[in-house]
Amino acid sequence: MHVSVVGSGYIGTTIAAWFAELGHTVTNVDIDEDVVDAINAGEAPIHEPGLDELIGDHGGDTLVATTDYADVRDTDVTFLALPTPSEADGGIDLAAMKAGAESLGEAIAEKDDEHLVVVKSTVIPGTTEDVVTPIVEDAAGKTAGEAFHVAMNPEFLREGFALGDFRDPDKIVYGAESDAARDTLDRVYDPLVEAADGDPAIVETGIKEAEMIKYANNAFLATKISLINEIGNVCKEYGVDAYEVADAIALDHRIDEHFLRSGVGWGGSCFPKDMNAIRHAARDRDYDPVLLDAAVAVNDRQPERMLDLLGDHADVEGKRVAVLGLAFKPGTDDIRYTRAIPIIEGLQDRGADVVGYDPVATENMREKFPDIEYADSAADALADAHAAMVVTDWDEFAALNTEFDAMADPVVIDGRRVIERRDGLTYEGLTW
Ligand SMILES: NC(=O)c1ccc[n+]([C@@H]2O[C@H](COP(=O)([O-])OP(=O)(O)OC[C@H]3O[C@@H](n4cnc5c(N)ncnc54)[C@H](O)[C@@H]3O)[C@@H](O)[C@H]2O)c1
Ligand SMILES: O=c1ccn([C@@H]2O[C@H](COP(=O)(O)OP(=O)(O)O[C@H]3O[C@H](CO)[C@@H](O)[C@H](O)[C@H]3O)[C@@H](O)[C@H]2O)c(=O)[nH]1
Repeated sequence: MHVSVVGSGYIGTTIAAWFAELGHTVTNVDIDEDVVDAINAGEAPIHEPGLDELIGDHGGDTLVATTDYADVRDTDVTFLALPTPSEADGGIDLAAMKAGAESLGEAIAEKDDEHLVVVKSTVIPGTTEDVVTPIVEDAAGKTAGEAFHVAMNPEFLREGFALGDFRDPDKIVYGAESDAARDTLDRVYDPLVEAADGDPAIVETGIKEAEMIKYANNAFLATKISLINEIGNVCKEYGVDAYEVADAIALDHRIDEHFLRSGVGWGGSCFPKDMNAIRHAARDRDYDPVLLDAAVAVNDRQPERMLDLLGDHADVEGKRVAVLGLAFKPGTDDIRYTRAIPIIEGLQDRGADVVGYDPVATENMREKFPDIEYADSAADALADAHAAMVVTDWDEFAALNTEFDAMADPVVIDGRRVIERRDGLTYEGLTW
């Protein structure tokens, strides 16, 4: 099958590479020429474990990137994997979706065969049918349900585990109103269902339901983390180890072990923006989402609690403080809404000289904070530091040992439970 993917970011590149690996011919459209050149040269434009190999195998061959939307005409189906970032009021900014829908419509205006337009991006219920479809119709001069079909197919992969998550999903959601759309999605996903280790459920549902399933999924997970963070904060006040508590409650199959790691909270390109969007959408219909608001409030407070713990042990004004971990989670160079941002800002407010270290996210963070120091290794960041704030649970931090001996004051505030308590270290865990 010939598949096109519009947008070559974290999602678009991953799914384009996987579709090629599954045997489809893939056209990947992006407006960024550097991204297009990288893919055609066989290089991944983002850091994602295993993606370099996959793009290396298919980039410039059965996976071809282009800035020219006209190339989608040769394809049977187009996945729109465009950004839907937060606006200032929390609603989603649909500028890229609208621009992409228009360019796609103009391209398929000159196509004779039927086409399937699939919204892959995370969008508020109603967006696919009320915003994207009319734009494609106008630009194509064609009617949805006749010359082209529409579907919504949300994506649930996690950054850092993107390739494994995409190949072996718990579920694949087809939001569609026509058999033609569902049949085309089947032809796209059949090779994946065959290759998957597990037995992914195919959820056939309406378009609005598919849009909402994505938000419900993320809202549930983000709220689950905020709940364990709230419990963890109470645990800390009573000298109780929140991780022992979490391990025990996880044995109840109704709770389960996943997303129960308390600490400095959730960041990333999805949970913060999706929580903002769904709360904004609720308010738009005069519903007050009190629990979702509370989950965000707990999350916003965790970095401040970490800075307060630091304040219990050190006055950092004019002192060097190491921030270990800049990415929002291990395995990615993505710094969108990383907890490292409020931690660095809080340290700067307290007059500290911040030195940041991350195995892969330094260059992205340098654009956000050009004036702080960046170290080439955790050891270099720790040398002569008066305190260290552990923000990301990279494995390499767990292996740190004698490196702490070079600190001016061995104060470690751990936001992710990666460092072992040990003699000689003034160690504080955020919730343990
Ligand atoms: N990042 C994730 O792990 C993840 C997971 C599930 C769902 N999603 C959703 O997928 C969508 C995309 O997210 P992302 O993280 O991949 O975004 P991203 O910002 O990483 O990438 C978006 C890409 O689109 C390109 N682009 C922008 N406007 C364009 C246009 N008009 N035409 C062609 N290309 C254009 C940009 O150059 C960029 O390469 C969002 O709705 C997001 O919520 C993301
Ligand atoms: O027990 C946990 C698990 C995660 N986190 C934090 O939560 C954030 C998000 O982590 P994760 O969900 O692993 O990464 P994402 O790549 O943001 O993936 C989420 O967001 C994606 C985009 O919508 C969805 O596709 C995924 O299903 C959903 O897990 C990170 O800051 C983690 O550090 C915790 O604090 N404790």
